[in-house]
Amino acid sequence: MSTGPTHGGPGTGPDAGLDAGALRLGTRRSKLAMAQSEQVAEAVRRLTGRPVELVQITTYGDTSREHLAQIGGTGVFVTALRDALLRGEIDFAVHSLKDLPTSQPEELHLAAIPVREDPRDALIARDGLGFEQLARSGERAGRPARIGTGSPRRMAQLEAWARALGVVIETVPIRGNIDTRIGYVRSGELDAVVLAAAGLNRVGRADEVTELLSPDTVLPAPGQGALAVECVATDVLLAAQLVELDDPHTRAAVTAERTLLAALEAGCSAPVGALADLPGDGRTVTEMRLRGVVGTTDGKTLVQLSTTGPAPASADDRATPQRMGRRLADEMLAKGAAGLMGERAL
Ligand SMILES: NCc1[nH]cc(CCC(=O)O)c1CC(=O)O
Repeated sequence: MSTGPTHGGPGTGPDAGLDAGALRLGTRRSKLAMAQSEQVAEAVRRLTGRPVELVQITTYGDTSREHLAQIGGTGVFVTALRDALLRGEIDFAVHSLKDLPTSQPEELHLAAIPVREDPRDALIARDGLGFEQLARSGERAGRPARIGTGSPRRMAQLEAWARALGVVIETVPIRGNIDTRIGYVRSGELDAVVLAAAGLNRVGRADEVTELLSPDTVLPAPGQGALAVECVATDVLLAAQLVELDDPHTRAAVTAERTLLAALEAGCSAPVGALADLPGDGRTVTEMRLRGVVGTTDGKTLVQLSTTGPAPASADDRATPQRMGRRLADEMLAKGAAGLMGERAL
């Protein structure tokens, strides 16, 4: 066995009574975190033939009532899981990739980035409305549609979209889990909320979506829809098993997106959207496209650019997507992106 605190005897760790031979997967307690952890746990059981137990860990991001943008965003959901990994209380952890800070700690290893879910944002609006219908109906009623989102990135792009339509909307900062956010629309408190489609799909609430927002209009957060499976860097045996879950196309795409984000020196609460895609049938991928956006939350100014370049030469080729991310960041900075980065919600 590798170093690493893999199999504590019975009665150790936060959750006594685990199977002694089981791999311990640390997860946040939210419905979404549990759903995606269970999905990865099942894949690891199939791969390794070993039992996998979920170990629930509470993170600051789960308990704080502050707006994410005020907490400072970066890493609030992942720190507790990483601490548990480093203390040897768990063997691996599953994160939403978009919640991971762009700099990777040396002691930890991103062993797998599995096939990405739908990266798009989704609108859940009253009366089954799409964004344009909703925005125009608010305009007619003389009461701007109230759309809930705590994300400066979503605010900037929704406000810019409304401006392009020549209508006024009101974006309202909200927080909370998926059920809470959908509840704002159910109760009539808000006309709509915007959430990641991937999360809704994972918890079985995709039927609530009234419009999937095209990346041509609203670019998702870098890494949105992708998961990251992390273990300690010294656990090379486990890493060698987990890498089987890795999807090279997803890894290349999110590497480009996260390099762009890092090069723009943004935290996860900054209004940066990015999406890379590799057109092709999955075998003959030769080209990669990367789109990026940064804007002010009032939607008055957006810097929105795209670029194309070669697809990575192999699954291990990180340099190609990194170059692409840096190149697009440089072009966005040259167009004034830096001046838009300091802004936070509220
Ligand atoms: N910041 C919260 C968060 N982190 C990951 C997801 C789910 C989508 C994903 O896996 O990217 C969400 C919720 C949301 O943005 O609606």
